[in-house]
Amino acid sequence: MTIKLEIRNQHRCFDGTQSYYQHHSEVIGLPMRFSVYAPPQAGKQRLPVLFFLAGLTCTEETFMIKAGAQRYAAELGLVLVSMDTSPRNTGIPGEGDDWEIGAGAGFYLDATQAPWSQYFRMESYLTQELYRIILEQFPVNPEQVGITGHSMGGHGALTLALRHPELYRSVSAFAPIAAPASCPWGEKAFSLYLGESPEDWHQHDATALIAAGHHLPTTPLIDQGMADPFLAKQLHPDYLVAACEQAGQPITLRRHADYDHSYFFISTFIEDHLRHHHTVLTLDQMDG
Ligand SMILES: N[C@@H](CCC(=O)N[C@@H](CS)C(=O)NCC(=O)O)C(=O)O
Repeated sequence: MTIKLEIRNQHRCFDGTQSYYQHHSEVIGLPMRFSVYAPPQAGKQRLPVLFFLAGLTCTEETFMIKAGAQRYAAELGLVLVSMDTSPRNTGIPGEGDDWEIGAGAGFYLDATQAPWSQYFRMESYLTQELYRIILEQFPVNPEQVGITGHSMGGHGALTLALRHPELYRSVSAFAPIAAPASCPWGEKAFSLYLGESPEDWHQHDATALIAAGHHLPTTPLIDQGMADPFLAKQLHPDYLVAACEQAGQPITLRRHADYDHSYFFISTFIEDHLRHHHTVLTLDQMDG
């Protein structure tokens, strides 16, 4: 059955359309919101599509408002999709009290622990329900799907691509939480969402997944600012690079002096990421 979408807002943008949607999510059991940028080419053909997963405290609006990606998506003919970072208004006591857990902090996994497990099912939401909505209701090519994200969303992009390589062909990340089982953000979220078993945590940790033999579908592009205040304690891109070297997984990690964790950093390098995804996705098309 086609999932009914409510359009909340629509705006002309670089001759394409920026839209905000809400729908009842069967997977989550509550309304969910997402945003789509359809470039001007969207009326004429099926286009490559890029999912952007935002970080802690963000919503489906943050990337579309702050990254400045539409100018390049319009040039390349790339559909952009972003989504809220968690279920909201679940009724779970204190769900909005702590920015590192609960509302705005879904960590792109399916929680197994009460009370979160009832609604916090972001992995299933993204890989099943939202994925199907985008493929069925938007002019995208199902063979040309990429995934990227920032911080918690960079963790989401890497882990979802590692866990579902058949769904995503191109992968990138900005300042990802690259080893969440080994940092305070991840330890806190994983213990509350997944319980205390290290094996369960490692199923959602990009570094551990690579070490366990999972592969990314194509070489990921990762950008990291060296003035990022979260770098030393939370992000650990070096752990990911070491695991990739050990496993023979190619990876491109670019370290940028003086850049921090903000959308000023993302907006500086978003063009490179969109071009990376477009190149990988359209090369696959030509090869295939
Ligand atoms: N709320 C935190 C910062 C959280 C934060 O930096 N979130 C990142 C993702 S991890 C973000 O993108 N924030 C939204 C924004 O910059 O607009 C603080 O006050 O230190």
